[in-house]
Amino acid sequence: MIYEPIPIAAIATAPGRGGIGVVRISGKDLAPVVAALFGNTQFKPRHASYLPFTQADGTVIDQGIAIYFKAPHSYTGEDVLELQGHGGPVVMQMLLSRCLEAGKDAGLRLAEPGEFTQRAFLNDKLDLAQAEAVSDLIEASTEAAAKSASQSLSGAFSKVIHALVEKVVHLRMLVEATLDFPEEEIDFLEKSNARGQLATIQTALQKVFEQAAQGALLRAGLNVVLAGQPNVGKSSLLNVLAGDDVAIVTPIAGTTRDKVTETIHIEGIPLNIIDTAGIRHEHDEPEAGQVANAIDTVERIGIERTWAEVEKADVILHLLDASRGPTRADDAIVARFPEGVPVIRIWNKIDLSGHHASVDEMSDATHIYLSAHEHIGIDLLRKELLRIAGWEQTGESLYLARERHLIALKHAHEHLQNAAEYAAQNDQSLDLFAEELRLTQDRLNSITGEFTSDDLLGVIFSRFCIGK
Ligand SMILES: Nc1nc2c(c(=O)[nH]1)N(C=O)[C@@H](CNc1ccc(C(=O)N[C@@H](CCC(=O)O)C(=O)O)cc1)CN2
Ligand SMILES: Nc1nc2c(ncn2[C@@H]2O[C@H](COP(=O)(O)OP(=O)(O)OP(=O)(O)O)[C@@H](O)[C@H]2O)c(=O)[nH]1
Ligand SMILES: [K+]
Repeated sequence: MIYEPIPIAAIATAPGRGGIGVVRISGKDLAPVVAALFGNTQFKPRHASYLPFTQADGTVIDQGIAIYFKAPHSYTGEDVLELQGHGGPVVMQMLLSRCLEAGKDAGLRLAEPGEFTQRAFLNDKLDLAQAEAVSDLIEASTEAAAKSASQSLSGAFSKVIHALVEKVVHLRMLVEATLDFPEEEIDFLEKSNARGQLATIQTALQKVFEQAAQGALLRAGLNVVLAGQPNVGKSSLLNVLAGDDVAIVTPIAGTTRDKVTETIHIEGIPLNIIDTAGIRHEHDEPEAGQVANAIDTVERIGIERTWAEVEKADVILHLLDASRGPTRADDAIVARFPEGVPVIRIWNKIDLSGHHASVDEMSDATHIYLSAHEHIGIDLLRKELLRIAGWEQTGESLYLARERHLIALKHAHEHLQNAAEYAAQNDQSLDLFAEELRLTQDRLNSITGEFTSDDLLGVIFSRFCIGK
């Protein structure tokens, strides 16, 4: 990645009003910018100086605090100047504009999203997994997610990755040395216990993967889609899960026309619960006590959207009315569910049907009997959702991993698997064994960002918020 040493500036605090707001500037050498802003004021590095921030003509914008960090002892590893003022959007904007004007000759420009952290990465202040953790910490929506992002930021995740890489490197050295002495190849695997070393690495990798996969759940959560015929109680179930009246509930079939999404948390795992329009066809029999009304355009579009949501679901909650029992229309609905997506079949309205709240593992799906309206059996559903998500409370520290990390770990696992196969062959394909180890190392290194492509770096940092 090309590192342009052009100075950058941005408002580092959240948009809107706050007690304090911060404008941050970073550059290889900020002396000219500081001089333009504050004349010949001398700043002692990392000390708070209380002073007026002024326009070019001397009018005061704000009275604030300036902190100057001298390269390389700063967040970015460059010179950093922080102007901490009163956190009003207008003051902050004026302060930022003033900085950009003062730094014009030095080439000062507005920072791109993630650019401060990108510089921290390029200056080796943070590795890639840590840089990603900065963004994940800011985005964390639960305490559990924040805790594991903070773990990764402190370098705990990178450390276990480095430890794995070291083990791989050690084994590689043994193998490569042997490759130079072909006559010794034959008993290399025996003498060095290469298979044992490989098995140790595989076990360690597996453990990291499990911790990372659990952490990934905290970050991404699951899309849970409520689907079923009209009036079975989908909106009622969303409301009870959300603990709030987010969707409209009426006895009129076809009330929900568009999707309603609400993010809830169960044990720190974010679940996006999506209520959808009830699915029906023109020729479905009308419900008891209701006339068969035609499907209007709005409802038809709503039902199309339901299917679009079902396609994107991580888990489908198929709702049925326990007091009515299964219907042929439900068979048609089930037939259209995408393959491989877990379905929980929920029999709602047990207060009417007389069933007890229960969970039933059946061959087709897990069936849960509950009542959304009476709040009976809801905890059974929460537990089942956690089980499907794969959430296990081990009490171990987790790393707030991203999909990218999981994929790299999976690939590393596959290369180790291949290496093990070569090791098991009697013809001792040592060079192939060595190559698989090299590939394993590359995959692991991509997590912390050694030899990562510019394209990937660009994508990762562009998803940060502004000023970070
Ligand atoms: N005001 C302020 N608060 C902030 C930040 C900031 O940039 N400014 N941060 C930013 O997002 C986070 C803190 N991160 C930081 C990381 C490193 C250094 C730093 O000066 N590092 C030096 C010195 C280390 C030391 O003294 O031990 C270095 O790495 O050499 C500063 C902030 C959160 N709070
Ligand atoms: N007795 C009883 N009634 C319920 C229960 N859950 C929902 N209802 C009632 O069933 C009716 C329909 O509920 P909704 O939650 O709007 O159903 P829906 O599946 O979202 O309906 P559509 O918008 O038509 O798709 C309302 O009158 C609810 O009060 C339940 O557990 N027991
Ligand atoms: K509804």
